Amino acid sequence: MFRISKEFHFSASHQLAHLAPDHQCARLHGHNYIVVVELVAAELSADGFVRDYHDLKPLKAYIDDRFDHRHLTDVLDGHSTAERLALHFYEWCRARWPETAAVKVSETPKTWAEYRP
Ligand SMILES: Nc1nc2c(c(=O)[nH]1)N=C([C@H](O)[C@H](O)COP(=O)(O)OP(=O)(O)OP(=O)(O)O)CN2
Ligand SMILES: [Zn+2]
Repeated sequence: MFRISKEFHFSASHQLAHLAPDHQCARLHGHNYIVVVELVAAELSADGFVRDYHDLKPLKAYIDDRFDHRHLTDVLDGHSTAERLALHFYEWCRARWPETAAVKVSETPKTWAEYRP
């Protein structure tokens, strides 16, 4: 199998208000998010690609328009956890690019959440 990935960045605020009041993430705070989309294929296109990285530009536009410098609590239905962001971006990508295999999201330099069906 061939496997490619591309990374996207955005900054946003959120608040996990459902957590206990003494949990730090129950307070309004922000992250510099990283989204990594992974695509797989058993065979390459005539161009030698799983998919041209250039084809993924609509995801950058979507992130810039809907997520960058937004309050994620208002953007996502439900809790704006990294896991739920990974699922959201997976479903968005998979609807456009059937080679989508997984999406992972980082909120901090030490944390990653991945959705891979
Ligand atoms: N499984 C998850 N756990 C947590 C999430 C999440 O999305 N999924 N989110 C948060 C917070 O929003 C935020 O990411 C804080 O993470 P945490 O690593 O606890 O915070 P720090 O960077 O301050 O951690 P240090 O260990 O002090 O460096 C919380 N949990
Ligand atoms: Zn957070």
